[in-house]
Amino acid sequence: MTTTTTEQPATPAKDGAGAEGPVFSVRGLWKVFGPRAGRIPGGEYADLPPEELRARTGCTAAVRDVSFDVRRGEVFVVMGLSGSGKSTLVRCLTRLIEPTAGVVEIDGEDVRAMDRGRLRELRRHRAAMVFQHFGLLPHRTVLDNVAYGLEIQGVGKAERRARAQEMVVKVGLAGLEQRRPTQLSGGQQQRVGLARALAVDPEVLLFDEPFSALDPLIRRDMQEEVVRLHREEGRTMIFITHDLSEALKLGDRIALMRDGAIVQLGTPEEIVAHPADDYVRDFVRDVPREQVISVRAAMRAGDCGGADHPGALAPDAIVASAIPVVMDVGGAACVVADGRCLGVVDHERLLAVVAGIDTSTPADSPSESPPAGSAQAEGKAAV
Ligand SMILES: Nc1ncnc2c1ncn2[C@@H]1O[C@H](COP(=O)(O)OP(=O)(O)OP(=O)(O)O)[C@@H](O)[C@H]1O
Repeated sequence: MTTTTTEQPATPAKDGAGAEGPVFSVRGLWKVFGPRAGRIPGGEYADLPPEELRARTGCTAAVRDVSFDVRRGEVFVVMGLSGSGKSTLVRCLTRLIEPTAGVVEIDGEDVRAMDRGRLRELRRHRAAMVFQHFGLLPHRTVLDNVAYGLEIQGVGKAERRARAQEMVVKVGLAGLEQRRPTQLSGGQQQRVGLARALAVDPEVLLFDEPFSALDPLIRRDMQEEVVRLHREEGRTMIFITHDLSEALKLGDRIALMRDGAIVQLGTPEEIVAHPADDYVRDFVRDVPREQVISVRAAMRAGDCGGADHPGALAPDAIVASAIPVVMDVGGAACVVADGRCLGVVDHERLLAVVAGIDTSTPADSPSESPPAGSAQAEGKAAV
């Protein structure tokens, strides 16, 4: 293991003046595995379906002409079935896998142009990865495992122990500092990995299916932990999962992948309420819509005509929470923001959401969605 002195990243501070614009910006990204991969992007084979591409060239386009931005402070979920390209895409962001073509920028800096030193700094300071198997060091205590990332950064012993201790408390492991990884449950081990990634205070946390090996209850605990940490810190997170309910629960926005391409990118509500094609529609078919779709999307034009605002629903409340309110009011309930009536919802509108009947009006357009990382966006899907 090499020990380096603490590098001073020339990165805009998380909350600093330079912190405008997206964190990651990706344009026309390709990763092709196979012989002479470079001929595929933009070439005569670029549009072939995966099977045919493999048969004719021996190549697999794991990531296929993908473009997106990751906004500052959002939880950006990359979702798709096994083999759709999620891991390859996220590894291309820090060049753990070398892209074949396209542009990847972090804070406006060209990642593909980075030399080895700069790349190392990117992975250590700016975009820390939390893996499914955390690779905890078995002979070290919890505290020393958490401090490990700081140690390879060259942070002094007293400081790294203090910071590690802080992170141990943050992820709910206080009292277990001196245990070894084998003396911890799976969920606790995940927390150690999370604390280790947090300890280096990265600008972005990248999670590669971190919870897929956990049993459902512990998994739910960990998901709630991530939501809590995100709410407290507002740190940008990129989260890979093949689990739709996890994506809906955690994501401010979700990129849904199929065969290396992004078939839809949107908020959970946009994806569930307005699937881009039959593939996405099929994917979200079993989602309880009332747990994802907001009152804002369900309401119709109207005014309660007074200052009482019966029901007084917030526009970002989910439909499930509006049902008892409408029952209680015994008629249309008012949707209110800043003391102003935005519209009304009634039994019919709520039932239409549950039944999957599209009643959208221009007022429900996706541009109305709350900004990522806002308090509203924290009203994430409850599935
Ligand atoms: N080193 C490699 N060489 C050849 N093909 C690869 C390589 N790595 C990945 N692939 C292929 O690229 C495609 C995307 O793989 P990737 O691991 O990114 O998918 P994934 O969505 O993360 O899948 P999973 O959920 O199973 O981890 C798959 O068809 C896979 O077989």
